[in-house]
Amino acid sequence: MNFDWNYLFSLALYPDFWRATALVAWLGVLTWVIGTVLGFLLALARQSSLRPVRWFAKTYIWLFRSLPLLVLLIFVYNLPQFMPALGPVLSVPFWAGLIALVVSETAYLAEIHRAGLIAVDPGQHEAAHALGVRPVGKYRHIILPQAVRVALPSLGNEFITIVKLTSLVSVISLAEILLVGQRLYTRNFMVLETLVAVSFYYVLVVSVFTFFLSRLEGRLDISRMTGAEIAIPAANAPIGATSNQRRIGEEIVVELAHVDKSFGDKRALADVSLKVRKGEVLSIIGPSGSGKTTLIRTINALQDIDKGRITLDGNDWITADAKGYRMVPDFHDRVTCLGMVFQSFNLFPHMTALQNVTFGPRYHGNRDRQAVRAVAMSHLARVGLAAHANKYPHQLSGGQKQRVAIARALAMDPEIMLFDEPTSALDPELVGEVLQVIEGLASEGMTMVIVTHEMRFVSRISNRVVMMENGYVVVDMTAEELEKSPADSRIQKFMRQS
Ligand SMILES: Nc1ncnc2c1ncn2[C@@H]1O[C@H](COP(=O)(O)OP(=O)(O)OP(=O)(O)O)[C@@H](O)[C@H]1O
Repeated sequence: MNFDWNYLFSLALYPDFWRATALVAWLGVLTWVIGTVLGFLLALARQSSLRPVRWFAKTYIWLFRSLPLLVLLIFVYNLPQFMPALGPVLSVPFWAGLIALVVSETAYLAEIHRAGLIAVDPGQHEAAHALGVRPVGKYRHIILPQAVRVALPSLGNEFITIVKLTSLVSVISLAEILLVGQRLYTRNFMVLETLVAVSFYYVLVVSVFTFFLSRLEGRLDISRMTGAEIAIPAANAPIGATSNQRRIGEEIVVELAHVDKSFGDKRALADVSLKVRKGEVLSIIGPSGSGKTTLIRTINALQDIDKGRITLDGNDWITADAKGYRMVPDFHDRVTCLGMVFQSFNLFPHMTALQNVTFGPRYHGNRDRQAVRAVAMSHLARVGLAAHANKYPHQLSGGQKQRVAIARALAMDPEIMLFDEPTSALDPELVGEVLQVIEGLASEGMTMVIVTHEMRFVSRISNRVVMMENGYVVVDMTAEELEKSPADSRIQKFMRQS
């Protein structure tokens, strides 16, 4: 028996195949889009802190990944036998097929999204928190764009799987590509020729969508973003003065009272009490693991506490007692007065330097785009990066990234800046440029708390130094007291050794 090429080529124009191809494409796209949205919600539910929500998501994923699609299809199609009210919808093969596919695929797509969500650096959540971004805004502007980029290749792959799975919908009589082919070869027995045509139409659908998805992937690829086309907006004059404006007032900006925090058996903070006055530059030093980072992170609630009280401008801010851990209700609005700079920068990788700096003010309701951009440019100029405003973080050096992070915190017009080991992740040659910016801020009178291992910098810039050991504040002295302290004192010895 010869392979009938003429018959095969005639199938390229067979209208039923084209109708079935459109149907498969439509069913595939609808399943993928609905499943992608529901899958994302399910992935979020899987990570929820609420146990019943987490349990529901886990059970759903377990159940519908275990069930064969064929079983589900037949089940959904026959559901009207028990629920006649569903008849008008479920007795239509397209809708029954769509529902079964969505129910099944949502479970797989949720796991793909979960992988995307897990891949987003935890520092991104922390940076959002420090900028006072609420959960919905955080997921919308920061986490989702990054998670989708990671998940997109797998999401695209799942689309191909869905297209192929649509062939199963033929069991409930949907006239999709395979069923059209089956109807043909059961009449003319040209099985191979018909199946080659069937394959062609599936490959066509998959190829068209693969093309569009790979274009989308390319557009979302952060490493390919250059931002070169965006015009650099005009800057206001650099903010900040160069003269020494440091004045230490009596006003207490932040106060920690009897703060305790343990991680299991490890007491990271032990009855810590501390006051930061307006205009003061307070450096926190101490050996590794002494509790410095934990301490600074408690101030803006990046770290909860077991016991104690933290006040901001003399008002309640954070409290932990027998009733539990509590932040003030308007925490997200007020946390912006605490500018936070992280050891690992935590810039938003999908935003340019300028967008990183404008994000906070725009999120918090400043609608004057031009004014926000101009102020942001001034902050970038202040840290010496106006010329790099349109670069993405991956195009910047470590020192430049950290300076953008400083500009981002400054854009919220903070009352106090918190620096958590701002130079620890930098190559030695890049440390100086960041310290210079911090020194500039100090000379402008900015209130700052700095956790650092840079002892020469501590001596130069601080007007108070706190030393920690095993969670305890063991030394708390002014710069003058430090200067006069004996060479064999605990702090002097530590500073010499570090
Ligand atoms: N999330 C956590 N889970 C468990 N233990 C933690 C956690 N965070 C901190 N610790 C522990 O608490 C102690 C204090 O840690 P912290 O990071 O505050 O120290 P540090 O003085 O900042 O150290 P380094 O200078 O090395 O950064 C350490 O023993 C650390 O292992």
